[in-house]
Amino acid sequence: MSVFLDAAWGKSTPHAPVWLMRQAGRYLPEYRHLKERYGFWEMVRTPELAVEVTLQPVRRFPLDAAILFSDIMTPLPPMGVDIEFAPGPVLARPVRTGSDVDALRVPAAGELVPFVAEAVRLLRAASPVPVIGFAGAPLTLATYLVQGGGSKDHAEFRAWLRQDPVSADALLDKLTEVTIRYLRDQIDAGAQAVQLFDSWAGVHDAAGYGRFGLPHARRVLEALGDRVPRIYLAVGASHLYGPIASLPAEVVSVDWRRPLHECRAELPGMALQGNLDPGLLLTTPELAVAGAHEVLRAGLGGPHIFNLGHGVLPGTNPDTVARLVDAVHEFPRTEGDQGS
Ligand SMILES: Cc1c2[nH]c(c1CCC(=O)O)Cc1[nH]c(c(CCC(=O)O)c1C)Cc1[nH]c(c(CCC(=O)O)c1C)Cc1[nH]c(c(C)c1CCC(=O)O)C2
Repeated sequence: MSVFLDAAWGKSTPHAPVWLMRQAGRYLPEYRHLKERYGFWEMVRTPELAVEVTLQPVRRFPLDAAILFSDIMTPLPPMGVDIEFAPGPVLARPVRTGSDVDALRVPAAGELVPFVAEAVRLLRAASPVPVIGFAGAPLTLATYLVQGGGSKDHAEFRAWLRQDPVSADALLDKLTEVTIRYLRDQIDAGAQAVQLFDSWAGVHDAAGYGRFGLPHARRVLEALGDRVPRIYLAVGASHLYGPIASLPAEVVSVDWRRPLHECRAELPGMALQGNLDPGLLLTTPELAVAGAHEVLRAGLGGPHIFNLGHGVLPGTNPDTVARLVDAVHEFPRTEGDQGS
């Protein structure tokens, strides 16, 4: 068995398993080297390249899980949306009107992104550790589709939801269906856990999240069943832990803004993933390790998967990541500490 899967299923483990969001990417010289030859979409759409990039951090560090190299935007071009990366996603034509929503296609499961299923199959054969599949949650995907790209707090998107709730519901319904198909494809191909990234859930108040986010995240997670552990991530969303605690997910991934023992009290019965501030990885290995020890101590008292509170930043030194991963593995979790 694997410490990662054990912790994700809520079992106690001798040490916290560790993987890092954005563990593959620009902070690794071997990624930048490949990126000189291939575009981002090209790497995502070529299974052999996606597998290679996925395994780069796994070869370098003794990580406990591999997350498929892809993007939350991957299932959107087959819906008819034109997306480029600069380096964040930019849409040539944002979705704004009812007829923009009507024009979006909902491709059948096998036709959606066959290259992703193929990458997962190859990865399962090649990876020494469990493979995590992932998708964007409908509300977060809609944020990019309507806003057209990144933004500080997506005020235009929040306005659009309130001004045109009929189109919003239609858009979220289509995205929910596509997300279910996309994740099922990955599980069928061998993904051993899935993470639903609701990265922008936190910009909404409880009413907005309850109306436009929660029901769709619930439908996606419910449709998957408990074949593999389901991880739900929301950033800047501790005001939403009440509703999030009601989701059918085995694990919640929390950001760095609050200590894990406080989060645990508000997310009863769920394993926690997180939550070192990714900014600490830009300091010294000593400060990063001290921060990790604090996180690990706060994580005792229940199942814990060590991760960052959000993705690895491009300026991170890989040597600091190496020290961090070792420090997590060396930190013992004794039986009585784990609450289960
Ligand atoms: C919001 C979001 C996106 N993509 C993703 C999210 C959810 C996670 C989060 O909240 O950050 C998810 C994602 N994107 C990527 C992965 C790969 C797996 C991994 O975590 O290692 C994963 C899980 C690769 C990527 N996705 C992207 C890159 C950088 C592309 C490059 O310049 O090489 C990578 C490695 C591009 C991308 N894609 C997206 C953004 C905002 C950006 C640019 C900003 C950045 O680089 O951090 C959308």
